[in-house]
Amino acid sequence: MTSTPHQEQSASAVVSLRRVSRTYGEGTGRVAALDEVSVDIDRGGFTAIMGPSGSGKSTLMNVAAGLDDVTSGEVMLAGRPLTHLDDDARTRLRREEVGFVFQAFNLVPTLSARENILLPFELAGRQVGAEQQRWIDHLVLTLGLGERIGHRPSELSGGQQQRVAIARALASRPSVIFADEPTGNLDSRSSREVLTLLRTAAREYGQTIAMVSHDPVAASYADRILVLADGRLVGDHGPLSPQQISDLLIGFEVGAA
Ligand SMILES: Nc1ncnc2c1ncn2[C@@H]1O[C@H](COP(=O)(O)OP(=O)(O)OP(=O)(O)O)[C@@H](O)[C@H]1O
Repeated sequence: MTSTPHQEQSASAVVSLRRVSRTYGEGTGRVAALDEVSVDIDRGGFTAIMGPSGSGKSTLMNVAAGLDDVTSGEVMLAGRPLTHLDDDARTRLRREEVGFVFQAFNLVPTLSARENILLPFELAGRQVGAEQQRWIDHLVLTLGLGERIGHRPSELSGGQQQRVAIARALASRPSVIFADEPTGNLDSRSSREVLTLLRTAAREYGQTIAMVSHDPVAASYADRILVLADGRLVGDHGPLSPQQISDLLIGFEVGAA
């Protein structure tokens, strides 16, 4: 793991940013959402991306996933130079290598839980093989969705909907899952369940997860905590308690106010 500019990409990196900047606007309205950020996200890690509002967390996630262009610098995703691919190639790479979990769950309301989980395969025009089906059955069981699998999102609780979204993200075993405030809409019990699931996915299945969060409790489930302030990477820590994370953030929150 490294956050040092100029260093070579580590062999186990799934996502690598090298001196990535992303600016919006022109002249006096110019905002550097990301300012020369270099970081590797290694295989099998559960990384929390934290920082005050406007510090660049969503921008980091969007450029790392190829949803947004960089202004300068390089992004490697699953060994491919994202910054050099055209839109079609980038979309394909994203479909093959990236899973997403959002605060708003983003499930298709007219589809059942099962159909939502299988949707990425359908969109990518991929068949679900026997081994994949066993994996999906295992996920559905482990995530406690067995009895709810034929239900539509509106018939599920928030926590159950987020578990469907996590099953959908895990189903194709993507190189990396980006989770954007995945517990933002959940009560504390459902949040704990979802965060435990994400941690288990990293520890037991070797699933790489990068999670944007404001919440020190959520970030305490991660094994690495990156801190952004004003578009720069200002902290790179191992696992910390919620209190330690709050203490860490206080200086930056005050600075950003
Ligand atoms: N499309 C855009 N056009 C102009 N400015 C933008 C755009 N997207 C982001 N910004 C600016 O870039 C900076 C970083 O935004 P970003 O959304 O990445 O921050 P964030 O840390 O995710 O914030 P939050 O925690 O509030 O979601 C902010 O100053 C924001 O106003």
